[in-house]
Amino acid sequence: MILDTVNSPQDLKTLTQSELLELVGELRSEIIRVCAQNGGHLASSLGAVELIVALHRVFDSPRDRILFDVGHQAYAHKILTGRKEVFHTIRQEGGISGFTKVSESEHDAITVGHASTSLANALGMAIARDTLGQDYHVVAVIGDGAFTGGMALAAMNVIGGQKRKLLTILNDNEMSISENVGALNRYFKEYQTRKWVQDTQKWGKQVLEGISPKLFNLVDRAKEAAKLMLHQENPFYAWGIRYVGPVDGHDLPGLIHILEQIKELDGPTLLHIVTQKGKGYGVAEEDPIYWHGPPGFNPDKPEKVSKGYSWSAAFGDAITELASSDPKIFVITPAMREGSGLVRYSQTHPERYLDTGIAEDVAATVAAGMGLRGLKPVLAIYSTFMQRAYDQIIHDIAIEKVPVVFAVDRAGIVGGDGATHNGVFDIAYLRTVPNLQIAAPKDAYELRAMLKKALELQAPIALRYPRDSVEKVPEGTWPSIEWGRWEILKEGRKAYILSFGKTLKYALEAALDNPEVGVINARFLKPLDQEMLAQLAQGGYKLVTVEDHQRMGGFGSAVLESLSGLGLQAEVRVLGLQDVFYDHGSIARMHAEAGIDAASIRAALAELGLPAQMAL
Ligand SMILES: CC(=O)c1sc(CCOP(=O)(O)OP(=O)(O)O)c(C)[n+]1Cc1cnc(C)nc1N
Ligand SMILES: [Mg+2]
Repeated sequence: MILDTVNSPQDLKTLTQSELLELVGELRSEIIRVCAQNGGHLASSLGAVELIVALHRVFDSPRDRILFDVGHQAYAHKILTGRKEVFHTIRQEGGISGFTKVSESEHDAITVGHASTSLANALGMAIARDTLGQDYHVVAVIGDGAFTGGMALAAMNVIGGQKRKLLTILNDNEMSISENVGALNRYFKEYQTRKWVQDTQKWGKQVLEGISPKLFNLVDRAKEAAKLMLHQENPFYAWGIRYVGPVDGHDLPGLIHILEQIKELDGPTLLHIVTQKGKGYGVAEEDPIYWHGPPGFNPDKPEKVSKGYSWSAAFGDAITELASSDPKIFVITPAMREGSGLVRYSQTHPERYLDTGIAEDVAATVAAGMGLRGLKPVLAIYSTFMQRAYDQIIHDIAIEKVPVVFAVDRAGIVGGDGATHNGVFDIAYLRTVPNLQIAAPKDAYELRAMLKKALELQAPIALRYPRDSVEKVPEGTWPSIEWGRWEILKEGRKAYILSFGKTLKYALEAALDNPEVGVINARFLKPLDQEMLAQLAQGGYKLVTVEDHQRMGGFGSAVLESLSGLGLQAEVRVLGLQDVFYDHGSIARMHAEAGIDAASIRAALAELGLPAQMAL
């Protein structure tokens, strides 16, 4: 195998063209093999193989810095940069990350997982290089989905203004996780599919190739000048960025050739490559949505597996039903239709559905505009990605109490995607915002009750639920709920465990068969159920709070602040995630390590003088 001879990118420099093409096939096989056992970002990584081989052939990592936006398409990069022996551990407990990660390799220029950051980061590196009088290339690879993010578009403006030498490679496969959206996406689709553009490109390349790179440069410059004079509609001209492309992102010799041609050009250049998501693996080419991030599969007989009935599906079913009887409901997703359980909703209510692309900030403020003008916007958004909309939540929604309902998915530790994707800060960053209410349903019944009530209350309200399976609720089931009231699930003689969200299962397990200890579903964090809290404190009960969120600033902090505000004392243990980042791995193990699982709750109770009762 050629791959056996490749232990670093340097080893690519001596391979022949046919060896490089063979290597591409071997990389694809390895990516499929490992994703079959581990799951992972299969389609994205398959689509970027030729690009990554060409980049490591033409540039000199780690001296040259190659940045991957989101970092989920970089499996071939990991294999080629000294991690082929450990690639089979990707996304696993103790294994390598599923994204690029600075601490993992000198070849990983940035630690990522959230989209649209690579261009700003690359510009920062180019400025550092120039300021320090150093000399190396900075190359940012960004997908068309990530390119819809405001950070990317704003960075292009600054890159063009700075005019520093920096190569951006737009990997355009017309897909985000779902089909890509927006005007740029439409422009590229039209531009690429204009037959005459493709034919001219092909003819021009053949003619020039036969002559000399010098002429290529000359013609390239002439083309630039012509486009500038013609005020070419191409948006990159407005940004002051040289645009090259579109070129075939699977034509390895062509990619190597064009990269060699443009690598020394001064100023900022954007190379637009067209690729196919899932390239080289039939099922992934046919359905890049499912195969964007599949769980494990049989590589020889790949079949889709149902991931079970999730909280996301429960939300999607509930909002679809509600929208059928309320024409003011409008659902927005920032590029997470599948992940947020909205496929069915988008099909049944396409006229009241918006995918903003990877633009959480835009999504939040679009929701504000909708709410200000009489709609009932529901923003379906992952906890971790909602971090991108913090100012918009305050500035455009909370101050004026604009009625936006946030369906906050993936709250808590998420597992394989690791630290960049854990939804463990939202309570802390939301609960300090005045006018914003926060609740966490214990099951799909409560989710329905809360969602319906939140839409009736017409206020900014965040409903937080985890990445987990949940019992399906029959259609037409709409339980009622006493807003702001906690629920005693088990009486206790001396102590109560107060759980917010997913940790309720641990609380019930910890209190099992122990008449001293009760369990409360503390499902409302803002407003907190002060009345019940006061009764508990005045009753002298010892309290353990538990949540799948950073301990600092979470639900437990809110309880302590409330007791202080009420002027009441109580012996309290606050259990939550420690002040660290939790990497990819087993959720259960991380919960245990963080001290929020049943055993940890029992240990806290023992500390409070309530040892676990031996089962009678
Ligand atoms: C991994 C992850 O969380 C991905 S990958 C992806 C699609 C990226 O499309 P792109 O065209 O850039 O790449 P492609 O897959 O090769 O087509 C999204 C939306 N997400 C979720 C997401 C949402 N929002 C933000 C801020 N970051 C991320 N990563
Ligand atoms: Mg894409």
